[in-house]
Amino acid sequence: MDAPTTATADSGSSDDSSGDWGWFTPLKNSPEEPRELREPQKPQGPREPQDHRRQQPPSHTSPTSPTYPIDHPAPAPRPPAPEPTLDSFTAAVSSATEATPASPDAILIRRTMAEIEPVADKVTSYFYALLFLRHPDLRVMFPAAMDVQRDRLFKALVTAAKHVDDADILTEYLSHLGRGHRKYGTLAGHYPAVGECLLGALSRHATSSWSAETEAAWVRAYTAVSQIMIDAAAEDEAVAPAWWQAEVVAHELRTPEIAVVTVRPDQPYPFLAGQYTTVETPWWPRVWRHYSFATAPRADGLLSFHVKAVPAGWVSNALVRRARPGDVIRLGAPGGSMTVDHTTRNGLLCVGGGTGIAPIKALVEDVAERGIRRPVEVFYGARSDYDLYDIDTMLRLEQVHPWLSVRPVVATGAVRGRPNGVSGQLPDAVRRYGPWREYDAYLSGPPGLIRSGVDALLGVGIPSDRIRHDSVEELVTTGYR
Ligand SMILES: NC(=O)C1=CN([C@@H]2O[C@H](COP(=O)(O)OP(=O)(O)OC[C@H]3O[C@@H](n4cnc5c(N)ncnc54)[C@H](O)[C@@H]3O)[C@@H](O)[C@H]2O)C=CC1
Repeated sequence: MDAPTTATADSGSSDDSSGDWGWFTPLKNSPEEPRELREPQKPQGPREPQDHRRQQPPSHTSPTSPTYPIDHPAPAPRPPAPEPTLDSFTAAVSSATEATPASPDAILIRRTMAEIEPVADKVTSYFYALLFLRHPDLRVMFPAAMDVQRDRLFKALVTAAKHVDDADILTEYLSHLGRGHRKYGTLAGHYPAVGECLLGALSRHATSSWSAETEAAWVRAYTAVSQIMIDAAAEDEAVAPAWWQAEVVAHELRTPEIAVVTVRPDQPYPFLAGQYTTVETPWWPRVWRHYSFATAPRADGLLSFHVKAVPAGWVSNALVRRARPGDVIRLGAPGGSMTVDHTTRNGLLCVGGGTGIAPIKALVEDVAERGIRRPVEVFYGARSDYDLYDIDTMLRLEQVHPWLSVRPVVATGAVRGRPNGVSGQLPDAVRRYGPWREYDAYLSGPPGLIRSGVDALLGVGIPSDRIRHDSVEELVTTGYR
């Protein structure tokens, strides 16, 4: 399940409501364990890579999903809306649930959650085994190896159901999720199947707290959740494709592990600087990974990504070592709210670590295009001088724009030939300079950097609502691999 990946350091609000649309068929009894589930199923290995250059829509395309040949009239571009994140959603919900009395359904649902939490892995495995056993036709919608997917789908479903009292945040979060599911070929008719298996897995493992009342509460919650997702997907279908095909037009190896990959989408791709997309390669069908756009939107419509091949990273290794001009990848919808706030004249303090510099570069270009002079201070961190693969581009931008300052920071050794280079950790470098009170902060890089970077930024006086960064939870889950 596709959780959004950008967060501010702040959280949202909440309200109370739930819905019951009555189409979800509750299980009358707790399901008996099918015989096939008594032995845990081994995940299948990845399938043989397929070449789908200039491909037909993939086989898991839903019958009603639109296909978009190159000459298809483009849907009206929809300005991407910042969306909530799992992080902010969870934070908001936690504070809200502390402040407001929980509804009877929420109490029952939380009881189930408390009981299954220590065995979450088992519940997840059981859920998928049940789903694929009862509905083998759905298996094709999921990746061959379920490692990442296993965590994401079940966590998101359960998180959403658990917090069903908090209508505003929930609706925004689930709407994003519903839109994101279009690229998997998810249809309204799939939701009851998933719901029944979800209840099957919960009732099987929450034996102490499960009752007819509990089941009814879960049915109401799941029905509300799925209806929001279905409605959002249906609305989105009118204005945007489920995915874009994009042809690789340039592939530049900056180091043996890092490539800048440039693609041409088959139709206009509206997004904002600082956002990310999801990418599927032809070699690993249904395995989607997040990458940020490395430029602001360009007049020629091309999109660039900075990809680092990481150990066991299927998508990243394919993009770095295998992709070549002419290959066609698929892109999901843009997401994320690490975008420039153009309503203020505050300066921008941008901290980018490793390939996390990609969206920072996009933000700089965005400020440049506005033509409004705002101080932009970039701290570009890498493990060593050798790893500063994009420093020349950043310094070229600095030469052109007098309001821009770029400071390379390396964790080990020194920065050769750059008088303003800093040795040490990025958060320490930020603390050393300033003052930063008049700045908005943008933070992008590995999860450890995000965590320590937020602490440093708060410490130098930037309030949490002016700190934007990719979601740590999502970075950890997907590893941007
Ligand atoms: N490719 C993309 O479009 C994007 C990638 N990312 C993420 O950026 C990361 C890039 O990975 P690499 O290039 O291998 O980065 P890396 O591991 O080489 O680290 C880059 C910088 O972050 C610092 N750093 C790392 N951990 C830290 C910690 N715990 N505290 C303080 N500083 C820390 C390092 O010292 C270095 O300066 C990945 O996690 C990726 O998910 C984030 C946004 C966009």
